[in-house]
Amino acid sequence: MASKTISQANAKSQTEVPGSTKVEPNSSKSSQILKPSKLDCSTVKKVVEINQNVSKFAVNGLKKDNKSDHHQKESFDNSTDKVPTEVTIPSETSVKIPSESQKQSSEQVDSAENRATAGNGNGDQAKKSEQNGNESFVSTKFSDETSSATADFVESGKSSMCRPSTNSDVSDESSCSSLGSSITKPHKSNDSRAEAIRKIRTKDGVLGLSHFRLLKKLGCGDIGSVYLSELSGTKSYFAMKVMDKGLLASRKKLLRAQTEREILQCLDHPFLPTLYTHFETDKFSCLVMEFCPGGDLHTLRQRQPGKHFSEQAVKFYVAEILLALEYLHMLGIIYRDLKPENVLVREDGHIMLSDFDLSLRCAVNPTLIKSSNPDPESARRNNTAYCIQPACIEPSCIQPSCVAPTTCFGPRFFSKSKSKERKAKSEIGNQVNPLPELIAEPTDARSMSFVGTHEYLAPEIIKGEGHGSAVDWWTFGIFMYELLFGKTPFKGSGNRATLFNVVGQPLRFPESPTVSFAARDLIRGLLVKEPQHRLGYKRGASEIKLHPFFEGVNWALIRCASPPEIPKSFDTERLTKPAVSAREKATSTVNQKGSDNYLEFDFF
Ligand SMILES: Nc1ncnc2c1ncn2[C@@H]1O[C@H](COP(=O)(O)OP(=O)(O)OP(=O)(O)O)[C@@H](O)[C@H]1O
Repeated sequence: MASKTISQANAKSQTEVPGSTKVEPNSSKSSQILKPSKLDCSTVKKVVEINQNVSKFAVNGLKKDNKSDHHQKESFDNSTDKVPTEVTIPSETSVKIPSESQKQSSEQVDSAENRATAGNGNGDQAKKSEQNGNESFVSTKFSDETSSATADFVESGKSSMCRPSTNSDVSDESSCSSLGSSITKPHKSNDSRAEAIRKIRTKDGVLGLSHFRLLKKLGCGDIGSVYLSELSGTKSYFAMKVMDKGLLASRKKLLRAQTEREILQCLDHPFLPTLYTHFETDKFSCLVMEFCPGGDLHTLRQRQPGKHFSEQAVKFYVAEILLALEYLHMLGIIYRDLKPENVLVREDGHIMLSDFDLSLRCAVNPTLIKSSNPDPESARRNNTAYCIQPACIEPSCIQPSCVAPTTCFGPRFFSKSKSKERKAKSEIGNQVNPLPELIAEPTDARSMSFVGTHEYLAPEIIKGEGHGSAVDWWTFGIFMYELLFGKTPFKGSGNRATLFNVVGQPLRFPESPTVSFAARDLIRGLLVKEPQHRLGYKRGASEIKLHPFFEGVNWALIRCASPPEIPKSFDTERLTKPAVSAREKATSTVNQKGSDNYLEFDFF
């Protein structure tokens, strides 16, 4: 059974679905027009860097939830519905836009289901065409991560994979962006792969497909194929996503490809992909990214005893995902497609969240929640300084990090004389007191698009009520549930039943495996059907980090923590041996002809 990627503008509906909790109409949610971002990428990066340097150990009291556990054993289905099937180009179908007058739950889910399966509807295209003016693709011969190609793009829905994402998205999302500007990736400046690319570029002037050897097809997505590639003669390996520009244009997916590229260009975070370079040929658009040899978390989960991870492992993976989502939110990106299939495992066992073509870009408007300065005039004067602070810089977040027994902080705060210690304490006090509490995540952003993966779709997306960054906290809850229990909580016998369950069925936990109260409590907080009552709705990731499930997590140093599993070393040598001469022959033959259509050969 395959769920589909949906993409379409939703009409606002306030119909109550039987079995679900009624959601009060919220005027701010209906169709907020996103304003241009007030922060550019580099500013937000500073915010994130500051944030990453702040350990947060504070644990507030356990969030009380009066709901009792409903232990109900559900059938355990690890069947083939997630195994990717061959990619097919979906035919264009018309999109059914739900009527304002819908009154029945079945109609609501019907509508959602239709939207889910419509995928590439003409409605999308019409709207996209309207938005974009024309559909021509302006080919740029070469660009790298510090520049972006100019092009007019149109997109449409995605389909074709088992449990694929749903996308019926349109216009409201890319109206503003903080991602267009060129940025550098300071965390990658010493990366040997970046260095190898720099060398070739210095030597040859440009970098293109001919500089790479495609060794193995790693997988196939809706908008392109991903190949393990070597920058010839350098032993530097990359994952290269190759997209056929003609196909993208004919399937109206240029906008999605552009969105993904622009987002990748902006990222510089340990748990997000590094885009080393990007170039185009006449026929292909290529993204050269970091290669993750460990496969994806879905595959890894299938290999676990009982097909679920231990709670310790889950804590590790979800903590890293939480940091990745927090970073994305601070950049004004709502991810929208979290699922184990999109979480790849790096060589060192840490994770990398991939696949950004369904992401929503929106305004980042840091909001001062609580000023530390009672004088409003002074607060106003200092406002610019406040704006570069990330969410939840509170005394309780900072203080405990100073007493954490880490090698970073230990000597500084524990090895001093009493007077120095006092001075250190007063310095800490000075750091803490002036800091206001503010939120930089786009908690107010709203999109009316219908995107995601059926089992992971948030109720507000299904109901077409408009959604914001809280959808990522819903999917985060489903993700955590699936890693712990080996299945998602609302899966039905088909996509339609799944959508019904998401909207109307209460959350239940299986009797086994046994998981802690804290884990279940966190999931309950995240899987609240009304987004405004969901954990993370008000203060983003910082609110979730404080949950007792994460007690003891050293957020700032998690990248140094030992992962639950380290992938076997990837034998790239083997890949470059016997069969490669034929591949090389084919490649070089075609390259000599000055064409890049060698990718049409079935090498693998
Ligand atoms: N950096 C990477 N390292 C290793 N494998 C990768 C990498 N990026 C992608 N892959 C593999 O290639 C496959 C296709 O990836 P891609 O991002 O194109 O599509 P997708 O994740 O299936 O989703 P979509 O259809 O939304 O684009 C993935 O399923 C994954 O197995």
